[in-house]
Amino acid sequence: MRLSLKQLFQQISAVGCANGLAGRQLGCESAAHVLQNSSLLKQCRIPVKWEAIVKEVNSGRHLDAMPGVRETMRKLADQTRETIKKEGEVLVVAGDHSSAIGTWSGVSTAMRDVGEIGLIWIDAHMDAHTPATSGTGNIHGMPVAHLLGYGDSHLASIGDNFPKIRPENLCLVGIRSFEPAEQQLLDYLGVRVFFMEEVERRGIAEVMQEAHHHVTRQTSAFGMSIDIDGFDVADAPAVGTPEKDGIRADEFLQALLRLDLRGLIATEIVEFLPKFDDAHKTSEKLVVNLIETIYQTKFFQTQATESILRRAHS
Ligand SMILES: NC(=[NH2+])NCCC[C@H](N)C(=O)O
Repeated sequence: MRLSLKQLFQQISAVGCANGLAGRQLGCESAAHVLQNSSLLKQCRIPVKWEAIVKEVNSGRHLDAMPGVRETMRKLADQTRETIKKEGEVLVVAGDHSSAIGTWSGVSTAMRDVGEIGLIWIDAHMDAHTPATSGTGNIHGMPVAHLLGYGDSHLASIGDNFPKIRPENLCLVGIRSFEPAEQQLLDYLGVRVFFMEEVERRGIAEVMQEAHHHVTRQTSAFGMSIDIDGFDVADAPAVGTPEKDGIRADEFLQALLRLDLRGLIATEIVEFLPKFDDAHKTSEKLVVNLIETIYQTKFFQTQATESILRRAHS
């Protein structure tokens, strides 16, 4: 049997972002470096090739972080766009969730000529504030609004002036903490939100199938933005804004095995705050498990599809 180069050197290209100033607690800026040096990640069955680690620009905290966040997100968008153009896919390991503005601006503008992208947003929070509605001023609570084209005009126009995600191509999963203004915006735009109550009632596997259908039905590729505070605190203790009764990690990992990941163009994993991890490195293990499960599944599905097609045409 002949293997293509891509099959022999199966690996995932990663971009790190060492950002944390837009979060409630400092510390997740070290997540990308911790993962880069993680012996658990080095043992991962899918080798991770680090393309770059974006450093954050510091202009202060809360709303004073804005000028710095704009700069950092422009750099992150450039890196993710370049990696998509070169490798066709990217894994982003970032700190606080303001990273999503950079990540998905990069992915979306890389794909501008091809088509719209869909996004599954795994999170305890809606992250749909604008600077005008946020009570805390923490920009990690605002990426969804900016990707939809609202809020700070600089953040909303990174890469180009179009919204990076259309409301009909976005799904939020695991939500259990939000303020009224966030819900009003998402309701108004018709964004599909799977609250934690629905996840509990239907099971995460069924919810993920529906979310997948929703974000792929009219797009050319889809991504996943995974905030590890979406998971239960028992499975992801190392986060800055924990909310109880989250998604069970083992059920989520099982659900991933049954999703069609062939169209997955990018994954972003955020809000891991290493200094809060326990002695067993429970949260770090979760991040590694997510990477391994997602990319083993994706590569298996892609290869199997290729060999079926090759046989059919030989
Ligand atoms: N990415 C996060 N952890 N977001 C939490 C946001 C919490 C709260 N809604 C706020 O705006 O401050």
